Amino acid sequence: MNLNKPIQYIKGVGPKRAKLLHKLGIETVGDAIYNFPRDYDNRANILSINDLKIGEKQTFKAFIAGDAREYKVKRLTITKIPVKDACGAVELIWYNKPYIKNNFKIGEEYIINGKVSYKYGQICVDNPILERDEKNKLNTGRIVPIYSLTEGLSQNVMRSIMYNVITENLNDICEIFDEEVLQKYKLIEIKDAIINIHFPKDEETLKDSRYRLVFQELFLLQLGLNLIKNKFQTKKKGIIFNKIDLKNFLNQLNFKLTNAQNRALNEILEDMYSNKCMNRLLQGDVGSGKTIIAAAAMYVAAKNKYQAAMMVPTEILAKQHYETLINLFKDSGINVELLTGRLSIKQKKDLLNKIKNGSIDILIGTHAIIEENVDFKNLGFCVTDEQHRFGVRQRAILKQKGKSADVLVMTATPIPRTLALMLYGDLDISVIDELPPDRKEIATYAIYSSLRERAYKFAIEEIKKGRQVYIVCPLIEESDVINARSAEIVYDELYKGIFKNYKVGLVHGKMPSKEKDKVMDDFIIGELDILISTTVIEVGINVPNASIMIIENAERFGLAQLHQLRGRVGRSGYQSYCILIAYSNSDVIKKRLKIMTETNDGFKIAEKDLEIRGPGEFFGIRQHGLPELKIANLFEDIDILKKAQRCAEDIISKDPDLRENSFIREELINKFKDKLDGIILN
Ligand SMILES: Nc1ncnc2c1ncn2[C@@H]1O[C@H](COP(=O)(O)OP(=O)(O)OP(=O)(O)O)[C@@H](O)[C@H]1O
Repeated sequence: MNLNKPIQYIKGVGPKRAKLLHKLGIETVGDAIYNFPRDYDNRANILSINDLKIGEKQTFKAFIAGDAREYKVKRLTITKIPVKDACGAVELIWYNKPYIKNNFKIGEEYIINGKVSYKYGQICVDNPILERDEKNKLNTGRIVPIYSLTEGLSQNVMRSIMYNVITENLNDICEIFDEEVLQKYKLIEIKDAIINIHFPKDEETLKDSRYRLVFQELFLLQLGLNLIKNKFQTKKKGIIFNKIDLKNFLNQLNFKLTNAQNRALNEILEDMYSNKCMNRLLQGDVGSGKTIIAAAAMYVAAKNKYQAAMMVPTEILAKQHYETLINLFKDSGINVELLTGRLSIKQKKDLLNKIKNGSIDILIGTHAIIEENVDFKNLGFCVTDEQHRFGVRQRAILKQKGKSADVLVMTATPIPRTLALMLYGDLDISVIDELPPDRKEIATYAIYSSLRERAYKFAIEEIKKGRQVYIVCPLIEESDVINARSAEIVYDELYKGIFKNYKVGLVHGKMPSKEKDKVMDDFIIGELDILISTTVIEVGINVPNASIMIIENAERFGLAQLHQLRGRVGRSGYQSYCILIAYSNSDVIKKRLKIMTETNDGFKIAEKDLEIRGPGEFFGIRQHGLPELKIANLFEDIDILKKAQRCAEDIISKDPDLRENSFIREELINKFKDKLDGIILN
């Protein structure tokens, strides 16, 4: 296989174009082959001139019927060339391309594509695309691929490069499936799929090619994940916890669980009270009340004399959960501790001893929990909060610290079912699809930066009513400072300026932990009116009295992230507001922010995010340490995923080390490369 050959050496590329291709992420022949078109234009339907419709982009066949004529209108050079077929005539028109006239000879026949118009009593096509009626026509007379481009690279050039790459290297693309699999899953051969995804013969073949490539992509992903899971998973039966009466525990709350919370809790308890080894995903939109459900489950584990651990992505969140739990368990004899990276050596040593000798019942912490030196006496229940921040591997490591520990994974990110199935193929899913009854929709407004002042004044009105305000700024690099407002700059400007009569705090990731804690604590207890921060407050932070979220440079955030940030308000019965301040008013940005103003539904937002950013960029995929998806669509390809899963399971069950499936093995190593820390097949 020679797919690692640098792209520069492909016919028609060379060093200059190679640089442009690098910008598109295409370094090697293999990258180019898997650089699938972003769209297609069907120019296959070849009409006669008689049938052309004015105003539409169409394709027709005609011959050059006369000499080119050239006109000069001010600085514009207009070139016109007449073409004809048996039924009629069309005028082809180019602007400022005087050299074009040398490309064509009278009598030559072409396939022509372009938008048809009617001007000066004549059917015309402006800036048409012409190609000889040859076998290898790439730009018209066929379904034409549309690639992502970069400045300096045209579609036509890109197409011819792609065509050369594919035809020159087709023999190096290897078929990973045997005949039996191909037949069973009705897959076309990989070489056919590659040619036809780029240069489809017809719609049908394009569909088959896409199916084949989506199948392969999801198959490899699933296979990789299965191998990791098998490596970490003990097939043992789970712990059977004794039933615990939760009445008193739940009665101490100043609210009643929603129906959805009750349902989720019952599903979790059912697993815990049975011999099933629980592997459950608890999914619920921001503010839906997942923490209390996890707390109840940990309470059951602790009352059964098992230890429970909860791993969360940030120190701030760890501390918040710790405090919530201390409060919930204050009269229950359950010992809760906090483990983060900030303890002194002595404190840590003490804590590790207590974890080991069992004097700690519930441990909350950041990923410090999965460090090697953390040994539990009898870990029976693990929770990971905000799973999308952790890799598949980290979840597995935590679980391994116990013996057949039950696992609960919590996420606020509305994961499309396909991704959930892929990442948590072995997980059952509970959904909290209902917010507590007192919640009001968060009123969201997107404004241009010139109206900032008004947003701040509005915030002051809310502060006067007793509420609190978040102002979030994007995380920025030094070099970026001119373009985005950093938390520090905004803080400096505001606490001396418009908010000078109010108490303003600043928190960002680079502050010493103690300072960070102090500011957060002050905000939580209402000592501060306004908290200016980076996205350190993004996940999980719960300050019900805060009702205004102002996001600076909102254009810099993904929609899913904006939704998470917005979820920091609207966590009580107060009417809450989110104001998105944009420093650019491009159409794309307007469109994205409009989605935020139109819906509070995390699932809808995730779906839109996927549409806008494409599957590769979609949250989670990279964070999970998975190879990027090039073609599969997480919302639409669920049926193919199921088949690919079946196929992966089949193959692993017969050939766990992929010794007999060496092509699959090689492709898998190639795809996952270092992404999974050499976990597979080592
Ligand atoms: N049934 C309920 N009725 C009223 N309030 C509730 C209910 N359940 C939870 N809450 C409160 O709602 C707030 C949000 O709950 P919690 O922090 O558990 O949300 P979450 O699902 O973890 O959200 P996020 O993903 O944003 O962290 C908390 O103040 C919690 O006490």
